[in-house]
Amino acid sequence: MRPITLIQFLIEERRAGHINAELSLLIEVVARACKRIAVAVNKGALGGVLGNAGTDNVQGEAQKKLDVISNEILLEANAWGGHLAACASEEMEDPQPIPDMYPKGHHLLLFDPLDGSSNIDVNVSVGTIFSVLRCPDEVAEPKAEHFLQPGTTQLAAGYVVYGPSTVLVLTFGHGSHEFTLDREVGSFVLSRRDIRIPEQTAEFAINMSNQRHWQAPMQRYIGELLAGKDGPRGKDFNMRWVASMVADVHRIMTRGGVFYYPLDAKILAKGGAGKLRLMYEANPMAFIVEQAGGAASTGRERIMALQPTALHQRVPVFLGSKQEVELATHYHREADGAQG
Ligand SMILES: O=P(O)(O)OC[C@H]1O[C@](O)(COP(=O)(O)O)[C@@H](O)[C@@H]1O
Ligand SMILES: [Mg+2]
Ligand SMILES: [Mg+2]
Repeated sequence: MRPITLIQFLIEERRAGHINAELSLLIEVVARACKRIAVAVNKGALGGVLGNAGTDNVQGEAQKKLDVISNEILLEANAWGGHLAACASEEMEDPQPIPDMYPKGHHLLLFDPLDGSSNIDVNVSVGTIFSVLRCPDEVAEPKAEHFLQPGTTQLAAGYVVYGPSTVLVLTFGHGSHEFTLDREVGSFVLSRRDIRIPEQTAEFAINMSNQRHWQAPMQRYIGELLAGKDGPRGKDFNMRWVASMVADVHRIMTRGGVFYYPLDAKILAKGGAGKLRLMYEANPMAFIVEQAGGAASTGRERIMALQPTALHQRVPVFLGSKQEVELATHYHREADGAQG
């Protein structure tokens, strides 16, 4: 069978009525930008792209050179196509409008230009995460408030992993599909259509160094997994933590599993509500995972049902194999009920 390129796939999706021409162009532009990011990431020490940029982003985190480079590549690529009304990024406090000299489109694009930045300098997989919303028709100059739409309204979401191979996973709400970059041809090629995450798993991902800070239901849930065959679950669980959400989610999209970044006492003490960002990490990943038959929750509510209140809002994230997410969520709700 002849390989199906991303462009051919987008034509199919247009014919099926899942997307319009403008959204198709948007995805092509983002995919092209991610190919450029892949090239920059691959240069490593030889390209002078490793290390800190010497600046902080809006969230007070030290920016890596590649955070800044990836952000610029995405902004530049998306400025002129006529498919966007504005962009928002982890690396910028406010949304960036499309410059007046360029035609404007009807979409809002949010991205985490480089996810897993702490892994760049040690040559471990990093990635890009993105989410696409519709710009309200009456809005000529989109501001942060116009991006504050629940995840259920996303028109598209995707991530790219810059790993041993460069892989794009994409959804328009009709399944989640994987494309692998063929470097010789320069195209993303469909490698898995309609990915399914098994409902059960014996593998979980969590940063165990935060264990002492977790709330009681998380202690109970992970305690039961760690007890393995001898505990109430009656089976052994394996643990993995890459510390790049894209890589951890991609493992789940490939062989199942579950990912947790819960709320904990350390986060609460700093006045926070979670570690991961709702608009450009949690929502797009939740859309992709749900479209693959998985579940995504904050531990209390479905992530995509949340009404966002701020562009850089943080939330707890539980996502992956449905039965595990549901059990962990059940423990949290039960504990909340017992308290209330
Ligand atoms: O270092 P920790 O606390 O384990 O957190 C790791 C998490 O933080 C993140 O790196 C946040 O993403 P950024 O690198 O885009 O800030 C996730 O990718 C990852 O899951
Ligand atoms: Mg990130
Ligand atoms: Mg990032």
